[in-house]
Amino acid sequence: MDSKRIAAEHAVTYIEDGMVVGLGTGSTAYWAIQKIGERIKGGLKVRAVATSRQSERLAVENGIPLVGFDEINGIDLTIDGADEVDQDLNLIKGGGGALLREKIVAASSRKVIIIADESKLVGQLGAFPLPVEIAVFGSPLTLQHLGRFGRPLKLRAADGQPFITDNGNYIIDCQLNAIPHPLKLHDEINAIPGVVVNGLFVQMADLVIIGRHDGTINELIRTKPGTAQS
Ligand SMILES: O=C(CO)[C@H](O)[C@H](O)COP(=O)(O)O
Repeated sequence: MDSKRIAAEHAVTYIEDGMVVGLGTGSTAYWAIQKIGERIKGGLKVRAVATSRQSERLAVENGIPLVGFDEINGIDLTIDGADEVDQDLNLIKGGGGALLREKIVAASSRKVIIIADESKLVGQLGAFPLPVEIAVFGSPLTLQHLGRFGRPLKLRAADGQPFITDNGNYIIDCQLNAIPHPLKLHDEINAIPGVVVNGLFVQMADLVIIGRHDGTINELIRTKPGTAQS
């Protein structure tokens, strides 16, 4: 079985009746959404908040009832993917362009489970270009500010046009190569006027489930700030 799918299906075993579940975005979260749909057909009762229009559509296709933030008092468990995961369970996210909603949902969740295949585990974050969501207004200036942190910077495009997020913004992919201090960088980038959100998720994951090609999984648990154990 696909290693992303193995991680995703294992994560879904953490879902219990009555929970409000955050649905991630991407090819790994896809498998979690399929599995949740399967469990709902088997009688599981949950409600969900989606992190993108894409996941919203998938939820509807799979019979998963969706709710808005005005109808709930927080999210019990979110299952989402990542582009990179370091030893401290800090993440780069946003490869699929859903980072703003993903961060809002993760921050509202009592437990965040990240699902990934083994290729996403890294010693240090930064090989994957860091997605930064910026307002369209003033974007050339915001880009100049971002250039301080590393280059090249790329305005994300789709079908020859700038990619527009579900929130009407641009994404800049910043090739930083090495991010030795994720929290410091996170705060510095967020301080630039025009930046809406950046793809560093620092100390937000409680559990990372890694699916491996040999069919096994590893669980990495964040025990206290800055440490993970398996
Ligand atoms: O952050 C994300 C979307 O914004 C995804 O979770 C991340 O890009 C991983 O995607 P995939 O599971 O397809 O590898």
